Amino acid sequence: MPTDAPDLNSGQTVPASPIKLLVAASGTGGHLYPALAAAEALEAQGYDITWLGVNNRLETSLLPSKYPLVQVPMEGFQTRLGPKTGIVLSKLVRSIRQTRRLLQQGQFQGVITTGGYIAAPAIIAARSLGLPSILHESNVLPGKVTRWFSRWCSVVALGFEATTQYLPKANAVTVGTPVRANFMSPTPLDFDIPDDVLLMTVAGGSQGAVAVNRLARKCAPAWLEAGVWIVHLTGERDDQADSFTHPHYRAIPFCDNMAGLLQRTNLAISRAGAGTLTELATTHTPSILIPYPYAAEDHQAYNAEIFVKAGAARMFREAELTDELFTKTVLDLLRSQPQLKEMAAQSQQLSTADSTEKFAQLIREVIQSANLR
Ligand SMILES: CC(=O)N[C@H]1[C@@H](OP(=O)(O)OP(=O)(O)OC[C@H]2O[C@@H](n3ccc(=O)[nH]c3=O)[C@H](O)[C@@H]2O)O[C@H](CO)[C@@H](O)[C@@H]1O
Repeated sequence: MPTDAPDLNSGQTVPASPIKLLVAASGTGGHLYPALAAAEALEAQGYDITWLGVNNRLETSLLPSKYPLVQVPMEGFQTRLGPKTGIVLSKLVRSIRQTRRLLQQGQFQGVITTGGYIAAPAIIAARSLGLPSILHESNVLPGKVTRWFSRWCSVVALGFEATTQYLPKANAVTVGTPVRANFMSPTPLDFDIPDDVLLMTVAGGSQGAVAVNRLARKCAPAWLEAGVWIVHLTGERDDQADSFTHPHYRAIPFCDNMAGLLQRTNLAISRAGAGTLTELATTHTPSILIPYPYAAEDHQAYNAEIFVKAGAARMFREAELTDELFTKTVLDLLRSQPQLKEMAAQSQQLSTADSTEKFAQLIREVIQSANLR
């Protein structure tokens, strides 16, 4: 927290200028929402936040205008050398230079990032200037950038304790993954759905999941026939999103009120991104998880396994999931209230209370101790 300082001319106490932090988060809801939750908590405590992102990515539409957005030309890393390697490296070098200049000229006091490729220039630039950097990793299996650069960070905050085994050399602390503030209190649902019906939500992460959408639409008639209502978050890229209609079925490309929706949901069908899983735990929602088969290093399956082991979720690999099996699994679960209740209780066990405040507190401590040096 910025402390008040005596004004040397008047002798009166005046507020010190706010501490400036650069938040580097880009591309997907899974990276942006935890960073936003933390940024809002820090802003409420007097910190001044600037965002580091990339042109044409989700941050350009999702970020509140109160945070200035500085864009660098980063692109995803390839594991193997290929025709694009030179371009990617030159973009990395340009991004590091631009971030360094920004940090210096703006007199920033630290960098916060939720991983992904935008984390690389942010961490490298901060390190080259001797500034603290705080990295949050929400996945069980950390991404490449986290594995490569976490040693250079002042501290690595983890969503799941299990991640420590993959980062033996990092200064890691488990804080849970920050969730948006409206998840913390009952949030009304903005659809007209009767209180006494079972509600299922189908979600494919921040971009939707076309394969899950197709499967869900095939099975939906049987589920609806059984009296279930369905909210289907299709994402923006599904060209058949309007191909199925029913009075108790809502298809929407993107939901702005996930807190209200998941709090009301009796069973979620979902990909296994860390953001959604954290929210399912926060809202104590049982789930059937279908990890994205092409996610880097199959990391969604590692996320899902934690929920399956705890008894909070069932997992199916996309390739093995037929519409008959899916229809039946969902109906069996919805008909077994004790089983749903038990899964909800186990889901709750996986949530970390006050994760946003824990992460914000860690950031404050790191920034304060760097300022004392
Ligand atoms: C395809 C892929 O590699 N996805 C990764 C991406 O997250 P991705 O964004 O795909 O998925 P996540 O489940 O982590 O996050 C989705 C976020 O978007 C929000 N949402 C979603 C739909 C909607 O209609 N409205 C809405 O607000 C969800 O509430 C959640 O907060 O980064 C995550 C964190 O590193 C990873 O775990 C995911 O594996």
